[in-house]
Amino acid sequence: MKVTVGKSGVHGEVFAPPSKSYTHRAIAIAGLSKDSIIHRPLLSADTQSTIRACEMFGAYIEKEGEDLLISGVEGTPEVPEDVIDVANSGTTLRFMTAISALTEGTTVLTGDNSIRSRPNDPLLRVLTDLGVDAYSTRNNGCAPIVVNGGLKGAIVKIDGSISSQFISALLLACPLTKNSTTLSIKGELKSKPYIDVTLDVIEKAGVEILVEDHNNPKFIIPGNQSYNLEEYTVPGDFSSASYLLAAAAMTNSHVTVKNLFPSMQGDIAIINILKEMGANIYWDMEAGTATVNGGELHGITMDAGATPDLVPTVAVLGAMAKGETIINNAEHVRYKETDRLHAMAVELEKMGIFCKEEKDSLTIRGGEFTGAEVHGWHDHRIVMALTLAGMVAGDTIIDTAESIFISYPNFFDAMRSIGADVVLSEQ
Ligand SMILES: O=C(O)C1=C[C@@H](OP(=O)(O)O)[C@@H](O)[C@H](O)C1
Ligand SMILES: C=C(OP(=O)(O)O)C(=O)O
Repeated sequence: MKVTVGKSGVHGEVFAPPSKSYTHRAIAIAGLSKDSIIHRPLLSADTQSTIRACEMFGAYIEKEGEDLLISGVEGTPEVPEDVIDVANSGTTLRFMTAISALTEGTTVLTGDNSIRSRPNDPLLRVLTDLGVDAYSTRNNGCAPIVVNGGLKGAIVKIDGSISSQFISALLLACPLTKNSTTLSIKGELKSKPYIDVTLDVIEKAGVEILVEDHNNPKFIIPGNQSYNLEEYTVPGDFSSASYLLAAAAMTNSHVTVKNLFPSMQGDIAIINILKEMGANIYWDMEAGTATVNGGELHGITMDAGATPDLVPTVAVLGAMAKGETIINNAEHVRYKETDRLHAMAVELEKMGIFCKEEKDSLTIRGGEFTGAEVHGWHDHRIVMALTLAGMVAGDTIIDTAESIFISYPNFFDAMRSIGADVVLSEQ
């Protein structure tokens, strides 16, 4: 599918979709609980992967209106009768790799070609230290992955520099083992706010994990616990909202985004990033509304260590801003659906924007740029970010536009509802 984007601004109000990260956690934990109801979950391709995986472990999941009713496996997942295919969802792959270690048999997990190129070695190594036979079929740390159950507690260390999802996955599974686990981190912990999201939902499900030294965290995870999520409402997604807010900042127009209440999401940082770049933005935390009224943008330096998913949004903001925008501490952004540092550099240069790509950074020089035919790399965040650039330059065609179904299925409808000139075609 392609989207043609014309020069346009935004005006009016729009709701942020539910958080993908919170939805994954709520479904996975409900799947390990007894009976739960989840209000306002995000139903997207990625979260459908988590639903399917939980059903394969024996949970019963039914949609009722806007809610999900989940009868979980009460801590003992069944051995799946088939391979678990997570499609494009890295979160699902990591979480379900750890949860499969709780079964009495063997689970095979795979995904699409993007998933089968993403790293999992640190998780597989630590699962082995925790008594599980877990390996990559091609011995390269990538899916397909085979997990022979038998998770035991132990004192283990894990590399935190590639993905926080490995740690979140262990935090989800280890409370259900017989004995306790102590998990500490080797190297810098990237994407740390996502671990806070995990701990937030785990706590709401009645499971206790002690965190020593939040700056260099050690997780003390008592065994023999059980999840009881009961009822949970998913908050709005700040990563998805970043496109709505940036659209108004980049086109000097106006938007109010609703359903944006405080939570543990690291991508709440988009509020301060836009403010620092010169956007006129106000976040009413009580009302859960964030309003942008244009602004004169200038370049900033952004440390992407905690907020990798904002990188495509900040890259296109930088294309608009006066001066240079430097995105650093960003090597882990290369291990997403695509290598997003490289993808954004290649596509923005097609629009006439100077970009300098280095190992763990991307520098964007703001200035005039033109519409172009660009590639979306089958990556939802690349497609959504390039849509904003197209709204500034006009005459832009982006391919693989269907990838927005990964995290924001009605993105183009939402953008059109506030005035964006976006037209989809099946070409
Ligand atoms: O735990 C999560 O929900 C996520 C963690 C992040 O990945 P890494 O921890 O691999 O950076 C982020 O990029 C992803 O979109 C969602
Ligand atoms: C990388 C992402 O998600 P996942 O790791 O779950 O594929 C994302 O949503 O940008």
